[in-house]
Amino acid sequence: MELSLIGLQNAGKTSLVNVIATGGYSEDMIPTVGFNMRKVTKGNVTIKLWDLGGQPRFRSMWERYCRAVSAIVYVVDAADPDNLSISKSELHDLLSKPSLSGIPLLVLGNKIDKPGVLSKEALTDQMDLKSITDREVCCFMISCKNSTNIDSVIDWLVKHSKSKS
Ligand SMILES: Nc1nc2c(ncn2[C@@H]2O[C@H](COP(=O)(O)OP(=O)(O)OP(=O)(O)O)[C@@H](O)[C@H]2O)c(=O)[nH]1
Ligand SMILES: [Mg+2]
Repeated sequence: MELSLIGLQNAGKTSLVNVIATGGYSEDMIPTVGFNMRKVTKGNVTIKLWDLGGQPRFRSMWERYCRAVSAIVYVVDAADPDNLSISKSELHDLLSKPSLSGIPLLVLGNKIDKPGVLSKEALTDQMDLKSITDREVCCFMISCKNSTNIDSVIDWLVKHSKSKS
């Protein structure tokens, strides 16, 4: 299966790929320029992950890398309230593209190890996830740093690899 990781810069997309692939976590990460592709095998499923850059200049590529995927994973820094409204509008912009209609969406509130992090309810609310009714939407709160809920993410991904090859 193929899936794309989307979200603003600094959300933790590349960190998530690393945690899923090797379990490794690092504080000093280099912002992704363009995109990276990584293949990860979990059980008997091989997942091709498109890890996209989140800086403004890369956001116009997001749609192109989401067209053929089985699921879109949207990562949000849940400890950075200042960027939530941009994150929300970028997400809803992306989902409005006709080419992406119906593709399941997994929203991940990352960095729950930090103080002052949003609750899942608050994130759902502020990202206006309830308004998305044309596809399956799921949300988990995670920490790449502490590997919190990474198992749930992998389970969700493996489950969705079976619905579409
Ligand atoms: N405290 C904490 N920091 C995290 C967590 N996940 C990622 N980070 C940090 O957030 C910063 C950005 O992480 P990246 O994985 O590079 O973010 P990105 O979304 O790939 O960013 P772009 O490639 O620029 O789009 C790094 O300093 C990470 O160490 C987490 O769960 N907790
Ligand atoms: Mg990155």
